[in-house]
Amino acid sequence: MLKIEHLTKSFATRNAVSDISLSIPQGQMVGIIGRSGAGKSTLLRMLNRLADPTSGSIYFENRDIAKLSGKALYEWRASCAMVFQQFNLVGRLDVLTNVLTGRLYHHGIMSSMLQMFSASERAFAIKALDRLGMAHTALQQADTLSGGQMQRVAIARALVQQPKILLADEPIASLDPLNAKIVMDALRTINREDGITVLANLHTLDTARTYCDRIIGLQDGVLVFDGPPEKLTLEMAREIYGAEAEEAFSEGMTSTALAGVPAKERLTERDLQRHSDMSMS
Ligand SMILES: Nc1ncnc2c1ncn2[C@@H]1O[C@H](COP(=O)(O)OP(=O)(O)OP(=O)(O)O)[C@@H](O)[C@H]1O
Repeated sequence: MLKIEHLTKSFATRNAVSDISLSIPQGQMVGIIGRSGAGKSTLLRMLNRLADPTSGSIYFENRDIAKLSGKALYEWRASCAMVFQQFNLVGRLDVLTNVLTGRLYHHGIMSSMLQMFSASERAFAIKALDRLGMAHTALQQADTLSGGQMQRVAIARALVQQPKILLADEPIASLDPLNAKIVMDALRTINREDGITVLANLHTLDTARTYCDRIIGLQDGVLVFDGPPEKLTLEMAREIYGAEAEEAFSEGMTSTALAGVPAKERLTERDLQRHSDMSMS
C-alpha cells in the first residue's frame, strides 16, 4: 500500500502540488489526469524522490519515503521505477546494455562502474525484452529504434529493476496511436501479471478511461477527482481540464492542447472532421 498524506510541493510563487492525501493498494493501475501545469509530473517525481516534498508524508509498507536518504533512498528508487515521455535511453549503447542498466540498482559501486552483469542477469534482461516483443533488437544500437520501440525498451529496463511500483510520466505523449496502444497494453500486462502498481500521467482522458482502474484528477495542484473511470462524468472532466461549457469537449484531446490554446482557437471535433473531409476530397 502506498499512502500519501498532505503532500505539498511549493515553488517560489505557487504550490505545484497542494495538500494531497491518497491510498493506493498494491497492484492498482492508476491514471493521473489534468491540464498542463496541474502538477502531475511533480506528484510522480516526489514519489520516487526526484523532487523532495515541501511538506507531507509518503508511506510505503509503513516506511516514510519522504525521510529516506543514502542507501535506503537508493533502494527505494530501485523498487519504484520510472519511465519518461522521452524514454531516456543511452542512444549509443545497445538495447541489451540499456536494459541491464536497470540492474545497477542491485549492484555495488565497483561492479556498477565496470558494468559487470552476470549471465543470469543477461538472461533476465533478454526475458524482459522478450515480454515487450523486443528481444530481436537486443544487439541493436538504441538510437536506431523508433519511439515506440524505445519506450518498450525503457519499460524492459524498468522491469529488470524488479520494482513494486512503476511510475510513467506521459509514457505515450510522443507516440503515434498504434505505438501508444502497444505501450499502454504492455503497461497493463505488467500490472496484471506481475502485480506491479502502475501510476501513469496521461495526457488524454480516453486513454485513462480505457486502461486504468482508478483515475486521479488534478487541478492547479489540488486533487479534484479520485474514483473509477465510470464515476468521472463529462461535467467533472470539463472542470478538471478547464474546458468552457459552450465548447465541444473531446476525451481524446490532449491536456497540452487544452491548456495551451485559448478556447476560441481550439479545434473542436467538428473542425477536425471537416478538416479530414476536406483532405479526402
Ligand atoms: N523546478 C520548478 N521550478 C519552478 N516551478 C516549477 C518547477 N517544476 C514545476 N514547476 C511548476 O509547477 C507546476 C506544476 O508543474 P508539473 O510539471 O508538475 O505539471 P504537469 O501537470 O506535469 O504539466 P505537463 O503536463 O505540462 O507536464 C507548473 O506551474 C510548473 O510551472
